[in-house]
Amino acid sequence: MIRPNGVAARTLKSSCRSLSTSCRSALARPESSIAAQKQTRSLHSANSWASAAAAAFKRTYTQPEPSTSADNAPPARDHGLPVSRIDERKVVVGFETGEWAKYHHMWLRDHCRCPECFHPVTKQRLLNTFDIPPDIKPVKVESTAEGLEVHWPSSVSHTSLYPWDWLRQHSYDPPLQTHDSSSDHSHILWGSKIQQAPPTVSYEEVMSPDERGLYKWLTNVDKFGFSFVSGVPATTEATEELSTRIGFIRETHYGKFWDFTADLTRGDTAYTNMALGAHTDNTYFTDPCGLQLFHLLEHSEGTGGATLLVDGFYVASILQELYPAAYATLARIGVPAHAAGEPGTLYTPFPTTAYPVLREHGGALVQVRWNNDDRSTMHHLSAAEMGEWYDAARLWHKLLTSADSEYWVQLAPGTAVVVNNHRVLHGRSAFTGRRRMCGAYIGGDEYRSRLAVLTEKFAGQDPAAHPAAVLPPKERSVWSPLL
Ligand SMILES: C[N+](C)(C)CCCC[C@H](N)C(=O)O
Ligand SMILES: O=C(O)CCC(=O)C(=O)O
Repeated sequence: MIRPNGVAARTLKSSCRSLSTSCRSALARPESSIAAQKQTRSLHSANSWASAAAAAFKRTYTQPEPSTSADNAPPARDHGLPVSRIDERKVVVGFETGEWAKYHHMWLRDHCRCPECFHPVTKQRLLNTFDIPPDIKPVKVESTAEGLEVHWPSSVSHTSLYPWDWLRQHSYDPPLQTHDSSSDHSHILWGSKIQQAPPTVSYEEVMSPDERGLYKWLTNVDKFGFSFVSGVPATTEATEELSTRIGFIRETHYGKFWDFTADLTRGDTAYTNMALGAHTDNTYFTDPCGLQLFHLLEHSEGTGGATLLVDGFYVASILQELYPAAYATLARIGVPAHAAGEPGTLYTPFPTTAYPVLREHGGALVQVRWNNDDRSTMHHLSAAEMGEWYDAARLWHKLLTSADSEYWVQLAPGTAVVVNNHRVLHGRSAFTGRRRMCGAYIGGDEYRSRLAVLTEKFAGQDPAAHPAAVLPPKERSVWSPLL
């Protein structure tokens, strides 16, 4: 579930209630669109992934402010540090905030990150977890300014030190803060009104050696699910270089960097002049590509060929508000897909029916997977589920194709667009004349890795700031919040 925070949720609920009336009437009267209910909702979930990581990086280097309110003042202590004690199977820590958390002795020993237990360069565990006696128990714990110092028994004589912030961040009994990036991304959901101010960075910014522009570009993608890049030289070379700025290109049966037109050189309708409805690519792959970059290099002697972008997370949030049962159906029932347009390839995901249109993780929507043209035969459902799925898909399609959801933009040479293929759907209108499009796929892991490294570098900085000098790379700590 997209979990908007308080106010935003009420805004969304009230607007969805008004929307639901008009939506229901619109659904009842298909001729009317819900454009009249055009609204752009901007939902700031509690923490953006980037700013959460940035905040975590900041905290790693500073102690959290002790709480001041009298009623939950931390237990009296003479040195202003968290308190700690050894219980039968766990160490108990009382933080300055007044919060308490417990850590299994086994867990603490397993997570020692001294150079003997955890390689300081490769950040890999050196300790053999299963050499740790299952009943291991510290002989002493000490609260120090650097963190919790744990002295293990002479039989395994070893001393470990755990920074307080790291302990708090990785607390699990109870969890004192969420840290699952898949559920605390900052998603600014958008509808057709995004056309008023679409996220854009300049090619010059993105290519700048200080990487601030690259960070801004990828932070846009993290928040909006897409971003334009303006001022791109209208060449395949410049577009390929722009693509690899994010990470290496993901090669597929369509090749590496693509430069395509309506000549059916590949067995796919993208290589025709037909209209393509809003879809995500690669539903026939077990792991669809993460990003997709497009740059229109030419369109002459013809019309049409406009680009369609739809925020699948925005549409899913409305579906969930208005038709929770349909949302649940699309989040539960897997959909088979294939790419079989060429004699030499026949792609289907594995397992073939394992991937639903809406994939949740930890109660949060993490992926939209929708390409109705590439969907294979629905043969795996009961009769009741078959009707249920089609009813749900019809509601999904209705919201997906509403004027409120669709953002149409006419690309032109010089402006590239990158979309998060796990969230934003794309399509195009039919066209005539000669139209040449180039671009590339980038793996989702490559995109997230690049963003994570840039977040380490610029944590808490304003990417728009113009530094006097390029920031030196920060030494990655073994206590990095992302390890
Ligand atoms: C992007 N490129 C033109 C190379 C190929 C497009 C493939 C489109 C395919 N039907 C899918 O949805 O994945
Ligand atoms: O030609 C376009 O504008 C988009 C084609 C498309 O949807 C794709 O390549 O996935």
